[in-house]
Amino acid sequence: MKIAVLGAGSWGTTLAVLLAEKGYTVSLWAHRSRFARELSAKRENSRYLPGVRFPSSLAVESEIRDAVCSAAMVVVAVPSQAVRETMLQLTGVDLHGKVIVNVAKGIELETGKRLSQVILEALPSLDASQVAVLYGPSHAEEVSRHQPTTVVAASSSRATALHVQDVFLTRMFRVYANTDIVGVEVAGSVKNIIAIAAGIADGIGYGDNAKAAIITRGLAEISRLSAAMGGDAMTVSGLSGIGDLVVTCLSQHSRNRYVGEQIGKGRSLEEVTGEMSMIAEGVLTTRAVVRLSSRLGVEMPITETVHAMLFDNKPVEEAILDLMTREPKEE
Ligand SMILES: NC(=O)c1ccc[n+]([C@@H]2O[C@H](COP(=O)([O-])OP(=O)(O)OC[C@H]3O[C@@H](n4cnc5c(N)ncnc54)[C@H](O)[C@@H]3O)[C@@H](O)[C@H]2O)c1
Ligand SMILES: O=P(O)(O)OC[C@H](O)CO
Repeated sequence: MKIAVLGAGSWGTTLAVLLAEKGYTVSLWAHRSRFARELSAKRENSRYLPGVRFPSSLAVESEIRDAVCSAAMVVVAVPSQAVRETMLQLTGVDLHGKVIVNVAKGIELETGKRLSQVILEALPSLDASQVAVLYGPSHAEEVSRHQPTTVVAASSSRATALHVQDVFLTRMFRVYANTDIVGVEVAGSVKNIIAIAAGIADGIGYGDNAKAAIITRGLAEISRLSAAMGGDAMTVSGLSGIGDLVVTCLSQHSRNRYVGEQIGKGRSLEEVTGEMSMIAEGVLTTRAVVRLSSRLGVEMPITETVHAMLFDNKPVEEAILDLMTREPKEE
């Protein structure tokens, strides 16, 4: 079977290597042709995933349609806000029988839509049963070094979720199947906002009590939004919910936690993101989710506080005091 992986950042490259090592023929598409040539020549992604060699069954492509046309599965690993424009480049390609697996985590800023909705909208010839997501606590730095990792393959079609599970499963990459694609996408996207909050707490120098509070009350926000969007209440206690929330709030690898940490130390958002080469999805997801939650009437105080600190220049300590001194509530 041939698999196309769209997006040659750290996650796309990691999954392309995993699938090639498993024996599939993989085409890894990089959207800049100069970068594609560099990857091809070096047989390594020294910019996003240094030290991981490409197996011989992995080819690098600079033409997206060439990568996709003969593939049975297409893995979407571009930044979330680029998913629509990437999918639109496939207009006219015969997608019959192909399965699209999105691994980008986020909510589209302009529309407030989940990424599987964006994919179906951009490519109307697809049926919902052809679309899946692969989410969960999975930093590229660890997966690429064959460290034990668990994720969830979700699709509204059980058969598709099981197929994706089968394709990605390895001895060190354990994949669970789930049919609640809504809950998985909401949890896996909103956790990045909560991770920014956790990083802010680290940057200020707060301790474990604050971190536990952010994770627990953050999960409550994820649960409320997910329920309002039609997700299953059980999903938040799974890998895409508490699992990914914990890893992102605690990990030294997390780009979202890092952004928060730098904000907590008093730096500006522009300064921090301007010097990063990798994407921190939580920044734009914060904007998208504040709009979405206000439209749906869902209370998300941590998310709103992160928004105020990132985009309204609210001083960090004042924002946290306001969060802590809201009217008392029942749990
Ligand atoms: N890195 C991880 O450990 C990890 C794990 C799980 C999920 N993810 C998710 O995967 C997605 C990709 O993350 P990543 O870590 O690979 O990012 P990255 O920052 O390492 O790389 C992003 C890649 O996207 C490319 N890109 C930028 N703009 C583009 C555009 N308009 N069209 C096409 N490609 C474009 C960049 O050139 C780069 O190759 C994100 O949504 C992230 O949340 C990442
Ligand atoms: O490095 P982050 O914060 O983008 O997190 C990456 C993955 O989503 C972790 O599962």
